Amino acid sequence: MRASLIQIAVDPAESPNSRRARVASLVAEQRGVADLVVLPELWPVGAFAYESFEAEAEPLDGPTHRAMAKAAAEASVWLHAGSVVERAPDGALYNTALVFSPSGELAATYRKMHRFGFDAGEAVMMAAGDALVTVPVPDLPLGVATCYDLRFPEMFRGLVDAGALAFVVSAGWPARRREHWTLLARARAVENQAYVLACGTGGTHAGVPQAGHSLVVDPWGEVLAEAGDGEETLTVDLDPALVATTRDRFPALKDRLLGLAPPRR
Ligand SMILES: NC(=O)CCC(=O)C(=O)O
Repeated sequence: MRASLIQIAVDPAESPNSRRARVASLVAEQRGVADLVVLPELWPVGAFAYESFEAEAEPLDGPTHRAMAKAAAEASVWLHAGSVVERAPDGALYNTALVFSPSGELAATYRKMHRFGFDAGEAVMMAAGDALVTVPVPDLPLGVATCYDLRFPEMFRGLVDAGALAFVVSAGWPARRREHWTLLARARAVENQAYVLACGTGGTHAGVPQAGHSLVVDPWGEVLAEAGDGEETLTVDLDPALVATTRDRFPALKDRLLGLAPPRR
């Protein structure tokens, strides 16, 4: 199984429509290269561009869905298309991740549970999701998480209990907390003995320099690849059997005292 993480630089001078077209081409280029492609959080608008959230909100079947469904089918890949500002039928906004199958069907959606910003921004503008989501990618079931979720280990343990062998974390993480990003990605991999595919944004938008440094971590905590600050694609080979091997050889998950659902091996 080969995965590509496309770290998008969100340039405010580029319109969301132009960016959708450009990102669709980048995804389509992955045909024959990757089996799974991952994009960052809120790349059409920018995770910190709060003032644009209302104007750029879209229904689930909106322009990002249409462009990414087509791109997934053209590339014949599983596509975690990052997230969009979803306008729900009741008018509420959600930070919603979209995952497409290689035929371009919407395979899963995940509404971000932990909203960032404390008493401002996303935390007050958006409603919270209330359900963990896994995607039955053959051989490598994925647990889906978005950005700030990375700080909440109990969520990842829940995804392990639901069968995840890899976590896909799409993010718009700021540069000033870059060390937290890489440290937490490795921690989630080590404590759950699972792959972590963490795809962030590069560049600067809304005055917030982005961390970049998307990374792929294996179930032992080794960083297999890490991007720089700008736009970049990381392509990494993953071995789903390594999750079972790691869990068998160092069976720490068996020694859990709280939350006793047995992990999948
Ligand atoms: N978009 C986000 O969720 C940002 C999270 C963040 O900046 C942090 O956890 O630190």
